[in-house]
Amino acid sequence: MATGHPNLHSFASSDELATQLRSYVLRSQTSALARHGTFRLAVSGGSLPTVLAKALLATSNGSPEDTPQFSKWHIFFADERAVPLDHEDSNYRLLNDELVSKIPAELGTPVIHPIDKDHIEDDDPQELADLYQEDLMREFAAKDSVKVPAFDLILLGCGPDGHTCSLFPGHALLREKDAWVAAETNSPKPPPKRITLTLPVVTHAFNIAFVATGAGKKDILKQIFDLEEGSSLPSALVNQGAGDKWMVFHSLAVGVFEV
Ligand SMILES: O=C1O[C@H](COP(=O)(O)O)[C@@H](O)[C@H](O)[C@H]1O
Repeated sequence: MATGHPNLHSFASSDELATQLRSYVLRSQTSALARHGTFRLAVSGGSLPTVLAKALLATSNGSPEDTPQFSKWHIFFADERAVPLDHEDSNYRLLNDELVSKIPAELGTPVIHPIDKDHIEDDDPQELADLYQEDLMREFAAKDSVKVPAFDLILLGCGPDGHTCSLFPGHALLREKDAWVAAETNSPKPPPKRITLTLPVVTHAFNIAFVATGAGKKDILKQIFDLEEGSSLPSALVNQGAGDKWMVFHSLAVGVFEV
């Protein structure tokens, strides 16, 4: 492990990770609300929603800085699988089950931006990607007339092969320069059909964090920090493109969390 790297925060347990992740997300929220009155973030699936829920559903100290103001949040998906929203592979369902459905009413309700449920069955997920890009354009370009959307925060996972979002090692999508959202039709990890934010969008966010829980992520994180060995890995490409604004939260242990 590349210890001592300023962007790497390593914790002995997922409880400690969740505490620090909460501070980081809420600092992002405070800056975003000061910038434009809303907090626009993109979240991943996989192991992320569980640890994010642990972080955000913890008891607040009562100050505005330590309170998620969910009614001002717009939550997008860093990637999504081309399956119905209630399917067990759906990142939307995962986030809903782990976090959104458990948010206490007094904290407000976030606006969630799922993929278009009427186009789930399309053979080619490109239609889904196009529709999701249009959703992003309504939220970002219409208000800020931007060429690339700037999420306030993107929370990423990192697979054991170094993939992040649905950007897989060696796939042509890694070279995408124009689209904000792209379709993956042949994911090596099931299900094969997905949509994903592209690298230019991921690296353009104000804040970017990888959240990796469990000792099983240690080897791939080592590769990602070792530029020579890992430079073509999608997660390493995010780090190279994002300068100093990315960080990694890694816990060696996966804790048990009960609400
Ligand atoms: O397939 C996916 O995998 C990655 C990594 O998942 P993890 O379980 O290793 O954390 C995830 O970030 C992505 O959103 C998901 O679609």
